[in-house]
Amino acid sequence: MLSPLEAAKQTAAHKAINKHVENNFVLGIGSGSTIVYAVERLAERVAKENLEVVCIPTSFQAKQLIVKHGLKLGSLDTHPILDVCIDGADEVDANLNIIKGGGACLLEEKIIASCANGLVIIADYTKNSTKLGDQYKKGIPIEVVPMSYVPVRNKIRNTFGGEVNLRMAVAKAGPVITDNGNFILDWVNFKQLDDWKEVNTAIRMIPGVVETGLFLQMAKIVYFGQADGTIKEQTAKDGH
Ligand SMILES: O=C(CO)[C@H](O)[C@H](O)COP(=O)(O)O
Repeated sequence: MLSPLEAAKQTAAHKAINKHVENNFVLGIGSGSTIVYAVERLAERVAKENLEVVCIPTSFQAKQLIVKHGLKLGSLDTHPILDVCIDGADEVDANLNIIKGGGACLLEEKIIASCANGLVIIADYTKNSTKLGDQYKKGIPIEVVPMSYVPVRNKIRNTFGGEVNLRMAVAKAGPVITDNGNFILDWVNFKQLDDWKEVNTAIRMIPGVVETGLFLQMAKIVYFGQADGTIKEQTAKDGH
C-alpha cells in the first residue's frame, strides 16, 4: 500500500506513459523517484501491447531502470531526436519555470529534454508552486567543473545574493560527484527574481558552470498527482 505521496507520484507517472507513449517512439527517461513508476508502467505497456520503443537514459539511474525492466536502451548517438522525454521535477512555478537536479542529473536531463519534441513532467502535489523557492528549499542546482567551484560560488553570491553551497555526499566523504565527474552547487535563499531567463543566462556565462537546474520554457505539460488520487494538469500558456 503506497503512501498518499507515493500514490500521487504513481498516478502522474501512469498518466504520462498512458497518454504520451506510442508504438515506435524514442523516449527520454528521466531520473528520480517518480520516474520509477513511469518505467514500471512503460514495461507493462510494452509487454501487453507489443510496443517497439527505444529508451534514452538521462542518468546512470535511468539506464539501470531501463535495463532492469528489459526495455530497449538507446543513446543520442543512435537516436538524436526523441519523440518525448518524461521526467520528474523538484519545483514548478505558475509560468512553468522548473527546478531540476535534486538528484544531480540536471545536465543529461537538460540535454535529453532539448532533443525531444516535448518534455512531459510528472510530479506530486508538493512540487506545485507559484514562485520558484516557495515550496522547494534545497535550492537551484548548478553543475560546475570541480576546480571552479569557489569562484563560481562567490560570483553567484555576489551578483545575485543568497547562499551557494557545495553539495556534500551522504555515504562518502566529500562532495557529490555527478555522472559527468562534476560538482553541484546549490543556490539557496535567493530573492524572488523576475526574469529567470536573464539569471540563467548570466550564471551559464560564468566560466566553470556546466549547466543549471533551471528548465525554462521547456516543458509542454506537467502532471501533478494529487493526494486524493486526481491529477492537476498545467500546460504552457504560450504554447511553447
Ligand atoms: O531532477 C531530478 C534529478 O536530477 C529529478 O527529476 C527530481 O529531483 C525529482 O525527483 P523525484 O521524482 O524523486 O521527486
